[in-house]
Amino acid sequence: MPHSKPFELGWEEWLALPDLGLPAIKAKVDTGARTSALHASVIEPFGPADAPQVRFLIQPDPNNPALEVTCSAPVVDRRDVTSSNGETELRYVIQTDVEMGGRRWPIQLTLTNRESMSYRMLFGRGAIQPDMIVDANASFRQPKLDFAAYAGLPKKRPVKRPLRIALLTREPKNYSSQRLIEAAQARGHVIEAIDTARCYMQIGTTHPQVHYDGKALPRYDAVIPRIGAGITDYGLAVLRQFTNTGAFCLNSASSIGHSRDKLMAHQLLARAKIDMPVTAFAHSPKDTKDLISLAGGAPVVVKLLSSTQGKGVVLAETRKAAESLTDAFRGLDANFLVQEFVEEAAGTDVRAFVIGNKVVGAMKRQAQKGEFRSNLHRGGTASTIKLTRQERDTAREAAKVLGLRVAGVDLLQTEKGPKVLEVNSSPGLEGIESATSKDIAGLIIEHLESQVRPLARVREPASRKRR
Ligand SMILES: Nc1ncnc2c1ncn2[C@@H]1O[C@H](COP(=O)(O)OP(=O)(O)OP(=O)(O)O)[C@@H](O)[C@H]1O
Ligand SMILES: [Mg+2]
Ligand SMILES: [Mg+2]
Repeated sequence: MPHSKPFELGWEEWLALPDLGLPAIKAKVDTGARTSALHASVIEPFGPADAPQVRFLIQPDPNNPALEVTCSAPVVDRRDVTSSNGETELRYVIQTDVEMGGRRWPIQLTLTNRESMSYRMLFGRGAIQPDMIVDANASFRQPKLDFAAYAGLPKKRPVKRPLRIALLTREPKNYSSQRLIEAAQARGHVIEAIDTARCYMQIGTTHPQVHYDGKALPRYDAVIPRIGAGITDYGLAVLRQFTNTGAFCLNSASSIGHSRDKLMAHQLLARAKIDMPVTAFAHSPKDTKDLISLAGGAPVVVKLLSSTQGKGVVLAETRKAAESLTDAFRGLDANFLVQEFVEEAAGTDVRAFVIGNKVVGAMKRQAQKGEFRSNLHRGGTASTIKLTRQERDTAREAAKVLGLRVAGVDLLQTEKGPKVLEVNSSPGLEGIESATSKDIAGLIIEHLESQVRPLARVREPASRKRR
């Protein structure tokens, strides 16, 4: 056997646990303990019985309690562990890689929240490899690390850990929901469909929670909101409450609210100089004539502000028709806008699917014969399309102006470049995935992974607060 210099450990050493997102931990080497232990708090199991996970918080720097990292890992075992003070405790056991002195190898760790540990980790003999030697009289025989390594997170490298995700939807069985659930599970995450309308909550300054079916929901790492137009206001209140619990929301309540309010959305887009069809709004019925003129005169498109799937979108070909339509909507107390009819679009529009700051797919939708609305729900057909740079930039910019991380931007293609019709905050996946043959659901989950912060300050239950 070739002889090489032994790998020496002092009685204390710096190490990294990269898969947990912990670039620097100071550990005490303890050959008297078999298994290594990590000092964690708020240790919460989650996930299905056949693939259990555990999530916990670590304060890696004993002198800086504000530095708190959320970790999660698959549970490999639960084990009774007797600690040095003689107490036996049933602990979760996880397996993860350790990095020290240029070496990386898997070790098992138990999780414990004993208050008295001055080192965040005990490095037991089970983690010591056969060619390693412990020098009980020396400290740090391996290179030292620094807690400053936490300052660069998460930009340097996204932390991959199993996430606990809530899919906020009233339709868990529809295509989009099923695809998101599939994509999240395929990446090792735990995802639960939560019915928006069944969530209830108590608003208070401490302990924000969302209740469901008689119980408080657990703390989620992330929430994917799919809030239907019928429940926008309540859905956004639920989403704000999830935000208060510390969960990351893929689209924020305020950006969803802004995009749902067509008046607001058009004003924000206009301010950012994003082109759209000439659009006019009014409140009083006295101004109908002038309103139609402001939109450029007939033909005009009249849209209910709360429209989706093209249901409240009507083409008025003559001024007379536009006036009677406007008066009819007024009589119903409905909010609407009047818009220039972009005839050259000829019953087609473009849906650009934006994730993060990128257009990940686009489709052209063609209306049925005799119909100007190209919505798939109105019988339109879709095919994949390559966008021009200007169209891509417009779509990305529109999503950004509204603050949406995931958006379906609808554009009309014209001689003078793209005109934005609207920006959808819960865009459907079926049309775009079948038109483009792309795994859009997977891209959404990937983006979510990159956005969930590994560093989190989480309010703990009051009983654990003092330490
Ligand atoms: N100003 C316009 N000029 C020409 N066509 C238009 C105009 N506005 C809307 N359309 C057509 O009508 C369709 C529906 O309009 P819009 O997207 O504004 O309504 P919606 O009901 O919110 O639909 P969605 O389901 O996409 O949210 C568009 O996809 C487009 O094909
Ligand atoms: Mg819409
Ligand atoms: Mg539309």
